[in-house]
Amino acid sequence: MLEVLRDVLVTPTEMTAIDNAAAASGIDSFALMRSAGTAVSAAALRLFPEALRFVVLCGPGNNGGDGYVAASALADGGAAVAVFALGNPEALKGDAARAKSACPLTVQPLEAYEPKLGDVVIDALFGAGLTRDLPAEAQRTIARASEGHVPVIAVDLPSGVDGRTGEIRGASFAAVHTVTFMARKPGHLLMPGRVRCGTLEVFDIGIPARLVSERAGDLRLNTPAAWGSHASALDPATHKYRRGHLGVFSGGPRSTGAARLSATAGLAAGAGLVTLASPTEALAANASHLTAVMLREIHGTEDLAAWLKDKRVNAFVLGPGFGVGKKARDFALMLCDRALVLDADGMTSFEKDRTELFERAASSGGRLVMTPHEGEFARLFPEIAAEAALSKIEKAQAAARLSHAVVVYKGPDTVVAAPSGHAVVNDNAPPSLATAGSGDVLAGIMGAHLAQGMPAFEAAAAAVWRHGEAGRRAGRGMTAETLVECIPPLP
Ligand SMILES: NC(=O)C1=CN([C@@H]2O[C@H](COP(=O)(O)OP(=O)(O)OC[C@H]3O[C@@H](n4cnc5c(N)ncnc54)[C@H](OP(=O)(O)O)[C@@H]3O)[C@@H](O)[C@H]2O)[C@@H](O)CC1
Ligand SMILES: Nc1ncnc2c1ncn2[C@@H]1O[C@H](COP(=O)(O)OP(=O)(O)O)[C@@H](O)[C@H]1O
Ligand SMILES: [K+]
Repeated sequence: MLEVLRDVLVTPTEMTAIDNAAAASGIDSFALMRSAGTAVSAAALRLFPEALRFVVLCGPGNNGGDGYVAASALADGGAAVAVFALGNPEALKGDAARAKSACPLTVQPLEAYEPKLGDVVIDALFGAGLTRDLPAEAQRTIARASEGHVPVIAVDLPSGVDGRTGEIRGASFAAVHTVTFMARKPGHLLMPGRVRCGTLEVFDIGIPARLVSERAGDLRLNTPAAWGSHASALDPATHKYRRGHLGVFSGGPRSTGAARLSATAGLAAGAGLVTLASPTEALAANASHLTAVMLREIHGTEDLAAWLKDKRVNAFVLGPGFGVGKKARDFALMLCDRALVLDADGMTSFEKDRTELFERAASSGGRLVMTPHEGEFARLFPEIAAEAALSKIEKAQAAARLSHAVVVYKGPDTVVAAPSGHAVVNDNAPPSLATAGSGDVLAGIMGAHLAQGMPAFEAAAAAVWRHGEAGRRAGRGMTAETLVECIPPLP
């Protein structure tokens, strides 16, 4: 993979534009296909030297063309190879037709394929060109290969995975390895496509990086490259107020734990000071559990207005365990011209009346981050959630545009989107993060970044990444408490 394209994500439409630009610049498109198919054959031999037979399944487009190249290369190398085609191979066009005519092997119809022990399938049925559900014939072949437990290497994408959305179109192969070209596609990262890819190899087939970057949009993988320049090292002359003061709002006496998790995480993630703002009746419960986190009584809007005069308290987390209702709405509206992470109950409180929040976010110049999981997203953005054709990335981008906030659409494949359309997709979060209180920890880390002065998008993306790393360090038996102890330093 080209180093400069390591974090770039390219949609299938952008990839088509890149192919066209490569052809227009004089690059031989058949040479690209040869390079792609040869990379697949090399991966097959590297991963399965013990295979008794390579079975190459070729589709009606250029993905199939890559398959014919791979089949020829494997046969040239002395491997046993069988080729099966979907549709009439004589109807192939362009480079794929050329690849087929250069392939010395007999081509059988797809339905004739019977999996055998020792087979390794090379799936070249559909790649970036998949635009509708797989034909029934392809779905039946997938079922047979899966029943036969045949390992599959996918060309570009496992057939059936939509490269734009990661959704499964009818059925899909579950590959052990996928070889894609030049850059990752959203379907390699978004669920459920991600788990169907197996290990992912991004192979440089020779399109100049400039042609790729110029046509790639504003979509990246979430790595420190996306926000590292905002994560400055500690100045030896710093003091705690310079590291920011985070305020976290506690719920009532029976639901104080969530906010304490956010507060503790905020302190561990680098806020200089953290104050837990507690209603009167929860002060005792909170006081008995806090040490380094400070405690302040904030009962109603008057208390909050008085506290907000202290401009050193420069970021807030509102929502974890707070309770749904008018108090949450009033507090959020008072806070959204500052830096605010609005999580959990904080968002749900605006389910029936979000206009004022979004207008304030647009006009205040504050830094508002909202962190919905799937259920909260559907509550706050029902019309966007209902758009079945949109990918998770496109939904997060639409929600960010509508709300004028940075939207962190959580899950195994968390997407962080800014109102500008800029977005990152996260891939370092282990499934053990699906544990009670894990989202509260994430909100606290985000709050710490905002308190330290990071812009909202970078604060959110960096928090999602650190949360994922913390999850890896904490291991499978983690709880939200042990997760806090494992938050790594900012790189
Ligand atoms: N990027 C690059 O530079 C390079 C890319 N390369 C390779 O090219 C691949 C993309 O090729 P591709 O555009 O021909 O698309 P592909 O996935 O083969 O589909 C074929 C056609 O099938 C059709 N069709 C779609 N869905 C269908 C369905 N459900 N059931 C039935 N038919 C369906 C649809 O045509 P339609 O019927 O809509 O006219 C579609 O166009 C890419 O994945 C990579 O492997 C390499 O060669 C190296 C250079
Ligand atoms: N299967 C998964 N793989 C990786 N991360 C996950 C998975 N499920 C949830 N997460 C992450 O764990 C956190 C859970 O947050 P949330 O749903 O708000 O839970 P809670 O309210 O219990 O804290 C989110 O950051 C989410 O992205
Ligand atoms: K494929």
